[in-house]
Amino acid sequence: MEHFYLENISKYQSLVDALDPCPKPRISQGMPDPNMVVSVRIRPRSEDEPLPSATFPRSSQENVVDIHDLYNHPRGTPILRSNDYQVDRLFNSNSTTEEIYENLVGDLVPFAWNGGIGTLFAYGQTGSGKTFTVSRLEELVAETLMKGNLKGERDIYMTIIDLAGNAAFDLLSNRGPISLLDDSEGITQMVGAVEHPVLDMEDMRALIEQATSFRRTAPTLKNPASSRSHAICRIRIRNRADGSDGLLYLIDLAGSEGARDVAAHGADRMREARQINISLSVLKDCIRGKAQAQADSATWPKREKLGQKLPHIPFRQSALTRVLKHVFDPAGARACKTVVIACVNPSLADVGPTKNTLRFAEMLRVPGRESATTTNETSPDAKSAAIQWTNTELKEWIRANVSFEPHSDAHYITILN
Ligand SMILES: Nc1ncnc2c1ncn2[C@@H]1O[C@H](COP(=O)(O)OP(=O)(O)OP(=O)(O)O)[C@@H](O)[C@H]1O
Repeated sequence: MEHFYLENISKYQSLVDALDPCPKPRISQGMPDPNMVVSVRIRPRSEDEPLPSATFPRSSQENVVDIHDLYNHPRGTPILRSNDYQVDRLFNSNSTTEEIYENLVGDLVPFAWNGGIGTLFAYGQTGSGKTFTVSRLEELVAETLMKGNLKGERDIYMTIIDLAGNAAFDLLSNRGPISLLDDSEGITQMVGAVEHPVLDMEDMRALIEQATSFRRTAPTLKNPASSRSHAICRIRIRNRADGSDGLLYLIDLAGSEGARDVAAHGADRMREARQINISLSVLKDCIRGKAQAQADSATWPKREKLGQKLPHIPFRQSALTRVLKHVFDPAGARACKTVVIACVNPSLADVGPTKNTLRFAEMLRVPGRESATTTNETSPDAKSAAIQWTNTELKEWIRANVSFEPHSDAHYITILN
């Protein structure tokens, strides 16, 4: 395929240049949920990449990205096939990790400091910039925590583990094995993982560096230093005044590779890739389920009276989501904020995986209502804005988001109004 793209670079450029610079705008799907933000980061194209960029942030509409692929038409000249994707925040190839921290991730720190659970996931194809992004974000989080500008006395503890399939390892104890066991309350404990107290910036930096050096890596076609496991950095922030704690998770997910990339590496790598893809699929269902549950939260008292159950979120189906039970459990009472950064490589050579990543990012979004009031960005005590849907709005939402037609007014009024 790469050969076909290389042969047709000038054809591709002329087709892209002839495109309408202001295509038909995407219909807004309403205000994003401030507690669940899905973003995309487009990394710069590397200098040795021979193919042009196929990933274009749309200048006429915020947070929309166009992907133009060249299709090898069997009975004619190559044609352009275009797709567009919308997310809550888009960071282009000039954006720095500092900007991403300022605009997207920084809020998670005071939120966890005040007792909430803040989670960041970096998702994307291998070589798309996940580790590049998360490792700098970890340093910026550490600087904020250690600068002393946040109010109150806290003790800070750090654990960094690595999940490969169902096996887990402590990256701060020479990659010693740890067991994931459920306690009597059904909470998955990381037995054997050491929680390190952190006193200053130097402590934190040393722990992050130690973990990076122990991360299990094996080369893939796309990235010679590819990480084949999910790295979970957990920072527990204990309030000295009342003993309560907040949690911050920074998660560098294993690279999602296409079958074409792993085929060259044999059966073990194929099995490993399959396991990674399954855990990413369960994660998608959990993030989406959680976002849906948050969007529906205002209607729960009424639903419970009608004898309805909390939505099912399949967090037990993978080791990654079991460890993150309190992020995903619909019965969990703790306030959560989640940020996803979908990382993409803009090159035409990677256009297939890039489309998969952007499709994945879009699937995580559960749009809210246009006029929904945002919650207090930093306080976990803030209650979600009460989302009161009219029946017409609800039917419009169903039409735009699911494949079947809403049937009767009465049905929706009973459940959601
Ligand atoms: N925003 C960026 N600016 C400059 N270089 C970048 C950027 N993002 C990624 N890179 C470079 O691209 C290469 C691959 O990045 P990285 O290792 O972070 O990918 P990854 O998605 O974590 O891959 P894997 O899943 O295989 O671990 C690295 O050499 C990294 O320095």
